[in-house]
Amino acid sequence: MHSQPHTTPTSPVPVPPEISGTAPWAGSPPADNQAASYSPFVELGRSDWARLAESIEQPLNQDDVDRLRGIGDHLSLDEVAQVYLPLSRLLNIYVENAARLRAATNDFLGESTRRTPFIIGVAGSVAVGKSTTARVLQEMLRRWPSTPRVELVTTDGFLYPNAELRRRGIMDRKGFPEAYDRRRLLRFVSEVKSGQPEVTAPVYSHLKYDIMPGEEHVVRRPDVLILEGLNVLQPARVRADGTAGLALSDFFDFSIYVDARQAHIQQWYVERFMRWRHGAFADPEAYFHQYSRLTDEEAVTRATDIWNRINGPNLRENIQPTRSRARLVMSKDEDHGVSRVLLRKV
Ligand SMILES: Nc1ncnc2c1ncn2[C@@H]1O[C@H](COP(=O)(O)OP(=O)(O)O)[C@@H](O)[C@H]1O
Ligand SMILES: CC(C)(COP(=O)(O)O)[C@@H](O)C(=O)NCCC(=O)O
Repeated sequence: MHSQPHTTPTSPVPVPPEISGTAPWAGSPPADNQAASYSPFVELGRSDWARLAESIEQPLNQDDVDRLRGIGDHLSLDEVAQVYLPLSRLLNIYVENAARLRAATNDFLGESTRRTPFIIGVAGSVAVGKSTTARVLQEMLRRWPSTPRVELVTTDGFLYPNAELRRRGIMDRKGFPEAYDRRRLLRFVSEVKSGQPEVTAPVYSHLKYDIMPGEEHVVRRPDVLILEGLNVLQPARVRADGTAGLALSDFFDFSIYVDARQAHIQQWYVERFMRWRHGAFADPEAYFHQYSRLTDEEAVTRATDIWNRINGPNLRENIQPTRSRARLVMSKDEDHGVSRVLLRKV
């Protein structure tokens, strides 16, 4: 299982100079020479990573990829084959080994507990591509014989409803840790992990910009649960008596942080906002319907303002500091292509 120490996000694992030179690791210089020579991550450049795919049969065709695309996505078959296919194989290795370890432990203890869902957390900024990554992985993992049932849940369903956010005076903090019903989220994940037959998650609508009353996502003991959200790698909260509670990642079997330079993510956020203006926002029922009438220039200003006030600060203050807790970090370039992968060795 996930054996990362639950240190505070201000004490990241030491990262050597060879991977601290680019933006993702800037700001966390090694503390001393000994730390400088050690990294818990093995780093693979794109071509080395892609080479791992050579012996694996590609389970998706271009039609499958087209179905997976979000509005205006440029996800290519090459990207799927070279990046996501090896990732799905790696996950498959972890799934099968977790099952073996569980069976051996049961034998040792003389117990006969059944297999429980393998949980994968997918973290990263708003607009970095978490849901695209999670959807591709869901489709790919479904095609491995050991994991036909893969559920995908996003943590936005655990945001407090707008009425509650207003009551707390945090309507402009959507996505910040305090905007989530953390206890409910922890309960959800622990119930799934413990193999409960039916666990429900609330549902968030981007169109309504709110939780949908009466709607729920029912999870019935899947082989794999992918939990995607900004804050899935947040450390446990420290209680008043100094002890730490549980973190979501205590229930994860694997975690992925989708990473990119802030300037690129901001650009993707603004571009997605511009597309939504003619898509989701054009619906008269949409919370942001008034945005569909903005000129291009006004829309860029509006999206940039939301980024600068909410999503940018949340990335810097809460999300990015959790990156070093991930089992695997995918670094994306300006065109969304993954240029390197960091995999935790320990
Ligand atoms: N691999 C990819 N290739 C091309 N475009 C992508 C890729 N991943 C994400 N995008 C685009 O980037 C934007 C943000 O992606 P999305 O998955 O919605 O992010 P998040 O779930 O992190 O908010 C979307 O417009 C999406 O179409
Ligand atoms: C709903 C979100 C908080 C994302 O939540 P997540 O699924 O990662 O838990 C985010 O997309 C959002 O709406 N942020 C608020 C600022 C904005 O409108 O972009």
